[in-house]
Amino acid sequence: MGTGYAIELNRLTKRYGAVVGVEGLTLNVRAGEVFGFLGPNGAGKTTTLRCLTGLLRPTSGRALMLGLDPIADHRRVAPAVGYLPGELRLYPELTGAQTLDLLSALQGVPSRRRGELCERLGLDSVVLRRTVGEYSRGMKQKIGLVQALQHDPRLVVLDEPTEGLDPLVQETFFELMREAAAGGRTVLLSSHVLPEVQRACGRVAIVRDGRLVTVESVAALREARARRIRLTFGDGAGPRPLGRADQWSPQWAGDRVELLVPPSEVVAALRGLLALAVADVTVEEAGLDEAFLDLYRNGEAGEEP
Ligand SMILES: Nc1ncnc2c1ncn2[C@@H]1O[C@H](COP(=O)(O)OP(=O)(O)OP(=O)(O)O)[C@@H](O)[C@H]1O
Repeated sequence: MGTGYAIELNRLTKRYGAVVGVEGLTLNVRAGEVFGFLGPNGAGKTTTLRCLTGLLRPTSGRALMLGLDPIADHRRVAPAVGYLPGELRLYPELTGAQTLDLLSALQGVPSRRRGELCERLGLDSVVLRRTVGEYSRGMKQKIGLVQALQHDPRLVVLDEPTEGLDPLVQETFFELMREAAAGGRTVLLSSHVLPEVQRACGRVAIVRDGRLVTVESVAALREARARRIRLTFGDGAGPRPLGRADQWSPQWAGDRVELLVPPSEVVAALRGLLALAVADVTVEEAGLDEAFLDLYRNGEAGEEP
């Protein structure tokens, strides 16, 4: 493999006519990482994963899996990679078992883990004998997960893997991710759902409008979280000027106000605010989701070199 990277995206660009799918995306995922790929709808996640898995040809740049080109080296890639597409299309007339057999043939290696995975995900033999056309959305998604993992691949690429799964099955999914990490497998997990990335991943890339906004460890993102300052004036009067603190978009409700302030600015902000006639103040860490929402909206981190 040479570089030790399980995934290498180098200036990956995919345009659909005038529409940008992804633009100049450069990103490396180390072997053994469980890596999150997070972004709002239309950010370019699925496009990236399709280029990576060889379903789409990039307009320019390149995407390598395990050091291999997914199109040119397809025969070598297939046995080593598992892929769960975002929009799973299955043949409705095949049974669950036949579907897994068909996909296994394309993988070209034995499905050593199929039995165990079906059992853990609640796909029993009765279900597997039914045709996929009769399956619920969650059942189809379970088939998608089993096929992505059945050959115990070194690299697993998952596009919105928990879509349609009930909470109990989601727990099993996270267990499978923990086991994959413990077993040294590499996972790329695309999602627009923050908690799922937060639970499963060590590092996360955030994409927006087809571009990379930032790559961070989940731990660092937690630390960079804004602080929420709440002030009560207690005089019944409404909004009033807060000086420098007005730059942080204060949200007023009567004589109370809430501000989200970057951690490095909190002390200075409080100094200014407490000079006002304040009756009460609280400071707390904003949720991790707010840290992400901030990046979704502003992408300030992306402006850094
Ligand atoms: N086949 C296509 N033809 C034209 N435009 C496309 C096509 N597929 C994707 N796009 C466009 O590329 C951009 C990125 O879409 P993509 O599906 O990769 O985003 P995403 O991050 O996976 O979104 P979501 O979370 O909604 O699935 C969007 O503007 C989308 O409209």
